[in-house]
Amino acid sequence: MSTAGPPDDGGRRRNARGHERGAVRRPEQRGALAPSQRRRGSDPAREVAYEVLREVAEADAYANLVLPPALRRARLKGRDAAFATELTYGTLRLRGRYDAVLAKCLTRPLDQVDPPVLDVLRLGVHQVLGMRVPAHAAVSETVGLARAHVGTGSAQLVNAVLRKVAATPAEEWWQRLAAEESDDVARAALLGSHPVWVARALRDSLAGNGREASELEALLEADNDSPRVTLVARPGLLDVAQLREEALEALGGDDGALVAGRFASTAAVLPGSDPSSIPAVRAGAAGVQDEGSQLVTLAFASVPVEGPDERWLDMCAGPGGKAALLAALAGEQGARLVANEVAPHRARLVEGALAAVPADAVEDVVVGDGRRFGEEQPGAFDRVLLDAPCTGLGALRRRPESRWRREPSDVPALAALQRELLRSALGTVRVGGVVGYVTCSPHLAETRVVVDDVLRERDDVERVDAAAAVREVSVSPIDVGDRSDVQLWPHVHGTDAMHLTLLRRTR
Ligand SMILES: C[S@@+](CC[C@H](N)C(=O)[O-])C[C@H]1O[C@@H](n2cnc3c(N)ncnc32)[C@H](O)[C@@H]1O
Repeated sequence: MSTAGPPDDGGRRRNARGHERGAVRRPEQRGALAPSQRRRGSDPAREVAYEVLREVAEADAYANLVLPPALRRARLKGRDAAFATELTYGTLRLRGRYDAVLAKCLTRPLDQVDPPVLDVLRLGVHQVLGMRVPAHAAVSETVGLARAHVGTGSAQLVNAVLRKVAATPAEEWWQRLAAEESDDVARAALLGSHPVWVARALRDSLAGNGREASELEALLEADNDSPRVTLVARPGLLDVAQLREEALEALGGDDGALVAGRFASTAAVLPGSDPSSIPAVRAGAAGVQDEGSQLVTLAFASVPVEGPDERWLDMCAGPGGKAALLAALAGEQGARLVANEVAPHRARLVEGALAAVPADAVEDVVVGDGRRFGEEQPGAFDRVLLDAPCTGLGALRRRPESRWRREPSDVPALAALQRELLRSALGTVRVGGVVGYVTCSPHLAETRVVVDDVLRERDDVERVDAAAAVREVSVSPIDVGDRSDVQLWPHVHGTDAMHLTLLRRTR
């Protein structure tokens, strides 16, 4: 496929910030841009989106961590902040889809285009094909961005390529791309903007959990939606009704009118996007937490154990979302929580998350390797939650760039750690006690295969019906299939794709 405009400039030399070195504006270059495109720079919202994309690419930053301070520095609020947010997250999530379009409009392979130029192009394509920005504004503002950051020659390339992209309506682009891909999963991955290996793993997990493989497209689309802000009202500290009153007072009716969660009694959805001005959130009586995380924690804490139920362990607790809910539940039931985390800075976050929980519900926050509990403290706990480190393929909605960072080789490395941690959890729970194995990944190699492998090694563990436990704690009927383990899904439940297996030590 060839380009109608000027040649692309992937080979030009640039300085460390991605600016062209010694770029000289030639008269014919000047003439190629419309007058409105000749000014330098773009608007602050597009500047912020570009800045965040560069940090994500160059410093391996997380967009959800670098965007809020970038918005504050640029003093963007309201609609401008919402525009910058959608532009940033949408461009990152839909990168795969947009790169396929760009590949058809450039003369050289994408990996030979300078990364800053490619980011500008992606931002432009998202405005043209993914947002309702009129094409002329999207092109001229993005060309302004290019002129400010990557030089005049690249701005001409951006101008030519975006005009070519805008000449074909979005739906036609998707039909063209779909027609060229004969493999069903690869086509769904392309249009749904996921790496093919991730799409295959999700399809296998859907099928393995009794769902239709044809749900894959809906699942990938759900991963491309911005998740709603879901809050947790920590039991014993406040309830959802009290949290709603506080939110209404702090944020007003439009932004603060909390809606109760669908399944978890502790969950409430915030219409606005800034929970930090709610006093209960600042004080730690409430927090931001996906409803699926709340549901699996409530289910884990609700299954009966035989004998005393006094000492609970959260083996991989950082940053402390589940630990705070568990400790609140432990406090209500007269139990105490030990929260363990291997990374010291994440253990400090756990301490912060537990700050509002009554002190007698928390025995300790420990920095340590969870793999040592089984040998060092055999049979010491009545309940053990193992929320294992995982690929996070179930939480792609809230980490827009992570699908492009993960590698297939991450899976076996994490699965080996998950097995070791599960063995340790089963060693440190007492006979009659319960282990909850949780991941925010639906990958079968991180969920069912890990549990099956570890259970094959021993005859002192039985499965507890996690689906029944989830149905029991859910405030409305929930479709969790007919297996004893539970797999939640963004496109079905509106939650992250959390997995829960419950196990009991029998002797
Ligand atoms: C999925 S996150 C836990 C999320 C947490 N339960 C929450 O709800 O906020 C997994 C955590 O396990 C920690 N981790 C990784 N390896 C570990 C190990 N060997 N022992 C203990 N924690 C570990 C990671 O640092 C990470 O904080």
